[in-house]
Amino acid sequence: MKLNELLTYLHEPLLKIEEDIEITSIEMDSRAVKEGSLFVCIDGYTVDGHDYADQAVEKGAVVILAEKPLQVNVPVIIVNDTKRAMARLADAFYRQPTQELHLIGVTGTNGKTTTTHIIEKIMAEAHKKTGLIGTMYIKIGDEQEAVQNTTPESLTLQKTFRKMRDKGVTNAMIEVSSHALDLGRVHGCDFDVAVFTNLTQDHLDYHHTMEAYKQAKGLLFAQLGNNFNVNKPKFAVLNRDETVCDEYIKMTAAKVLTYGIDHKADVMANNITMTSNGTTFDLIAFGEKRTVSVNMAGKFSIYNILAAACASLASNIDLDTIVRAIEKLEGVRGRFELVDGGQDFTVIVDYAHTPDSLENVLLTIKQFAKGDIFCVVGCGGDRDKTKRPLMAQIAAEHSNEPIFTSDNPRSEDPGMILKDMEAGVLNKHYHSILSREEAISFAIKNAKKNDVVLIAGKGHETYQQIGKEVFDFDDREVALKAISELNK
Ligand SMILES: CC(=O)N[C@H]1[C@@H](OP(=O)(O)OP(=O)(O)OC[C@H]2O[C@@H](n3ccc(=O)[nH]c3=O)[C@H](O)[C@@H]2O)O[C@H](CO)[C@@H](O)[C@@H]1O[C@H](C)C(=O)N[C@@H](C)C(=O)N[C@H](CCC(=O)O)C(=O)O
Ligand SMILES: Nc1ncnc2c1ncn2[C@@H]1O[C@H](COP(=O)(O)OP(=O)(O)OP(=O)(O)O)[C@@H](O)[C@H]1O
Ligand SMILES: N[C@H](CCC[C@H](N)C(=O)O)C(=O)O
Ligand SMILES: [Mg+2]
Repeated sequence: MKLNELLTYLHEPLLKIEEDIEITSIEMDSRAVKEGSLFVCIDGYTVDGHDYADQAVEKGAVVILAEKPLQVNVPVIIVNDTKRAMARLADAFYRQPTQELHLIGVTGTNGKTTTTHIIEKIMAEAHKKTGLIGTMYIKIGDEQEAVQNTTPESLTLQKTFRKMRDKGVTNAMIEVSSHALDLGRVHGCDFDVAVFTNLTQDHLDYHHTMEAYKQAKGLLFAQLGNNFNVNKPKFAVLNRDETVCDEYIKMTAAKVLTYGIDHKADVMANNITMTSNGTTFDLIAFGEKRTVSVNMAGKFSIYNILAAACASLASNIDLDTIVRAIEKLEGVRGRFELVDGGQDFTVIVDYAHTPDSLENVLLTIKQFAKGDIFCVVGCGGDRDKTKRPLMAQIAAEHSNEPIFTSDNPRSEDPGMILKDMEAGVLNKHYHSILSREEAISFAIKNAKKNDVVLIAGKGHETYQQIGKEVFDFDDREVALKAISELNK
């Protein structure tokens, strides 16, 4: 694509480059630059991309996008915010793929991965070709690619959306993290439906206050419909039972649809009953009622189902198709996943890594547990430190045998993370076992018939990051190994 054409998408008054250069790719990492690349300098959290402009030019960059003047022998385009400018350029370079997709974005502290997967199943039931981007992977049809972030940066996003279109995808769903909204990773995405799950504490290391965190999530609704294709109708799908709902309603210019359990909403669940193999409830959508049985436990799961149903109705999927899909749901990997090695007690691996999710999962387990509850839990390093004592407190309050251990300590001292957790449970009974493998083994060795062992925090993850090293580690495999050793 020619540079001057690309630059029109920045809407920068007076911006003009004399020479019309052919741009072969846009890169934000100097190491990926090729002949003809446009290199974007990003002042990151670790290093400043402006310091790599020379290296980019040496590797063939023909133009640099920067936030300050640079001494290089190629044109330098200066903008106030290179991340957001990059997002616009990426959207243009990949020929505005989200305008050709029905795009659903899901934000909220908990439930994004689960909700996007439920929507994916509903879309598949409606014979749509789907693409999904989130914590676990990028998934196009049945093909999966690994991801580093829940919401990748804009270059990867737009390239992926174009790839989806090339493979015939019509309906895409994406988890939109608060970091992504704050950092402009989804700037340039033309969302059709924006979904909100809930807002509880997490990521205060990044946002510092709940107010800032709330505002960051609100951007998905505030910006909905600001982009490009004004002819496509836009819907904000909001959780009526969350106190922040009214604020997000005020922020958005889009049509609002609500879902809820405790308050009256467009899409609701009534008469929720837990059964031995799941939950039954009346799904009431715009006055129409269907009684549904799902293979998922807990009120929080019903919220995710309602969010997905509401988003699908906003996408013109009919209620019967939605009901058929949700009755076939089998749950999402690492979310309330049962581990069965033939033992006479229940083992559950779950991705609860926030105070609210841990509490929800433990309260759900309490509803059916016939014996004691063991809770193996740790907190990630280089993440919100203030959630550590809270998670420990919740584990101690709602389980009989809380076992604190390591999650992904990353650059932090695992022993110090345990100390932060222990500070939340003075005068209460608990165990602290630094090695996650030993902690899981301890729980499994000590569990008796009808007890429940919850292994929380890492869900689908197949690694453990300690320092800079990443080891193979899968809670489910470690649990199965411990179970297999029980009768030896
Ligand atoms: C705080 C944060 O979001 N950091 C993200 C950021 O990294 P960074 O700012 O440290 O980047 P940096 O290393 O300083 O590099 C700055 C620039 O210099 C460039 N560079 C660097 C070296 C070089 O030799 N040449 C060069 O050009 C880099 O390519 C980059 O453009 O940009 C990276 C590339 O896009 C991200 O992978 C990285 O996410 C890190 C891994 C991360 O842990 N992020 C978390 C906090 C996060 O974003 N989480 C959310 C929410 C999770 C959830 O709740 O679900 C998520 O969406 O994942
Ligand atoms: N609607 C919900 N409300 C509260 N807790 C939930 C909800 N849905 C799921 N959870 C809990 O949160 C955990 C993570 O769920 P999920 O992976 O769907 O959330 P997420 O928002 O994608 O998380 P992440 O921020 O890591 O991407 C689950 O394992 C479960 O314990
Ligand atoms: N998306 C979340 C995942 C946390 C998972 C937990 N296992 C940890 O490593 O802290 C985060 O990056 O904060
Ligand atoms: Mg997720």
